[in-house]
Amino acid sequence: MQELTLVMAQLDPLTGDIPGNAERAIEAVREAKIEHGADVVVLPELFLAGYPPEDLLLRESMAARIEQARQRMAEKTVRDVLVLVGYPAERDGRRFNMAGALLNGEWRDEYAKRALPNYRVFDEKRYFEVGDRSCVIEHRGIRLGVLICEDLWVDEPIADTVAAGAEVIVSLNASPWHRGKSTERVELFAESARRAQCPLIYVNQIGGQDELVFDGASFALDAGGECRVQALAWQPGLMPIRLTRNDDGGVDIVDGELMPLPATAEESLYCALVTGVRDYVNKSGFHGVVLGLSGGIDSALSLAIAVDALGPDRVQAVMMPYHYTAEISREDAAEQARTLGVHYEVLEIAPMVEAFTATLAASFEGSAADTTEENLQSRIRGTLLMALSNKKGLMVLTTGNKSEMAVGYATLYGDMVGGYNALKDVYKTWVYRLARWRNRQALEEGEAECVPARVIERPPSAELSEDQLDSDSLPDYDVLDEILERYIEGDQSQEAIIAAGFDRDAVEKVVKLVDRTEYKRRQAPPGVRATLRGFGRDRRYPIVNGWQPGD
Ligand SMILES: Nc1ncnc2c1ncn2[C@@H]1O[C@H](COP(=O)(O)OP(=O)(O)OC[C@H]2O[C@@H]([n+]3cccc(C(=O)O)c3)[C@H](O)[C@@H]2O)[C@@H](O)[C@H]1O
Ligand SMILES: Nc1ncnc2c1ncn2[C@@H]1O[C@H](COP(=O)(O)OP(=O)(O)OP(=O)(O)O)[C@@H](O)[C@H]1O
Ligand SMILES: NC(=O)CC[C@H](N)C(=O)O
Repeated sequence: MQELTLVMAQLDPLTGDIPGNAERAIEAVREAKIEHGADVVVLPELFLAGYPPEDLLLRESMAARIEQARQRMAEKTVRDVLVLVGYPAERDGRRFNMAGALLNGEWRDEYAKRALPNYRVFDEKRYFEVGDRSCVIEHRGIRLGVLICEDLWVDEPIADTVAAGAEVIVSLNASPWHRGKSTERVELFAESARRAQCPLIYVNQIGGQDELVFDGASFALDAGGECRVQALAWQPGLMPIRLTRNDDGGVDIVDGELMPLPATAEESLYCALVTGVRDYVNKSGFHGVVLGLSGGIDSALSLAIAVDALGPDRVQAVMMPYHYTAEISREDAAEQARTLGVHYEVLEIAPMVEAFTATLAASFEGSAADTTEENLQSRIRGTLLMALSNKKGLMVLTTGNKSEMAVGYATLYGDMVGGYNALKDVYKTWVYRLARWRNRQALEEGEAECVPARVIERPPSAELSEDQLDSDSLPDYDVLDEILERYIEGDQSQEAIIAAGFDRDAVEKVVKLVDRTEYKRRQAPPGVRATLRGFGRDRRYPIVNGWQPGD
């Protein structure tokens, strides 16, 4: 009987570490053979370079480094296993997004990706040329059709590959996650499998790369579009699939493990944020992170994410109170730090505010107090955090959420200092949802809530002046977030949002703030992309522009 074991290697490459990624691939194939008796091992798209390698692809030595890595794989990879792995390759002076087939020390075949995504965060046409043929590889009597990621999102490559004799579609992917992506994939590919009447195996990258997070969640669908094997999301690992020839001459996927996927949107998003922070910090080589803990919900949630990503020993929290800091803010910050077991210190900023104020007194004579004085407090806190970062090798975790980043409610060189931001693409209403979800998880595990109820229930305040509340100058967050979502994710015009029933003054104010503060977002630290329109490569507006809002 014709049958084989194919192992999906859902791995996390380090972008640019080509020799390291080759070793990761060699080790994964060895483990797949020993643990699962693999006949075929499939690794993700561009695995040897890591995805996306961006302009590293333009470095002169890239092609030579990839060839050395392929050579190393040919020498060191265990025998009797067909390996499908992605890498960038130059052939006849043209660069392709390639999948190579290695067996018993020889590279047997190559497939160049045909559909190059060039929208949202993708710009593959900047780097690659389009492949011009399908690729079917027969192994142990079963014909595997090789495709790469975007190839699956358009019709032609699948149809061509089946027409060329493929009995099973095997796709190498680097498909970044955003809210709702998993459902989108499953629905699309179930339909593709049914249309092609052929099983479909989908192997995805895992881990964080700058702003992008890859969820993995690799799977195998049968010819009817049913999921027969499902790997975990947000965890690396090897997942075996058994393929056998059936009595009708087709190929079946023998039922394998169906690992559970995150049960709620909150769980998916939280895992994405933890993955993004963990990989950014670890892959950049930091000992850990330091963050300002204000007693407010954004820093409380950021702290919980940091602890889940790195462990409490690698996280330091600093409360930096001033005259406007409420007593309950001090108490709540201390309680969070105690609950999560992180190093905690209190640094009073009054002496520094006084010193700055005294130095500026003559220059400011005759001017009323305004946001200048508020921003000074924020900048002093930022300076202290950066000093701790420099001295201790800890990266500053920035805490501003998407609602604030959208309207520019953050101080340049103040609370915007830092290396990475978990909440950059998380609206304030989602910050609340995540905090409640994380608390429920803690309670289910018999632990204390990591965001105290009082922090969730208090009206949000920047505490930069007397009795200040966020709602003094902004619509309530549920209204603000809906306006922002329509304007940013939905690309709706100001007038369309007003026509949908929102207050004209509120919409005009919000749109004006968003448009006016592009300069801040361009100077903001990177952070996890969690929506279809993160404030990174997904949304590119000119800073200097004369566009008038309206239709
Ligand atoms: N187009 C442009 N291109 C480049 N730079 C530009 C610019 N326009 C202004 N600037 C510069 O930016 C400065 C203004 O920005 P910045 O100094 O940040 O200050 P600004 O935006 O005026 O004030 C900070 C705002 O954030 C709020 N805030 C601060 C801290 C925390 C929170 C919170 O809710 O968590 C809220 C605060 O209430 C206030 O509304 C200008 O003085 C100028 O130097
Ligand atoms: N007293 C403080 N001690 C330490 N850090 C502070 C303090 N005040 C502000 N910060 C830092 O600046 C960030 C912005 O805080 P701010 O209180 O102005 O607004 P926020 O967006 O409501 O954030 P949070 O919900 O965390 O309070 C905080 O998340 C925190 O990292
Ligand atoms: N690497 C790719 O080709 C990714 C594009 C694809 N549409 C995705 O997001 O999954």
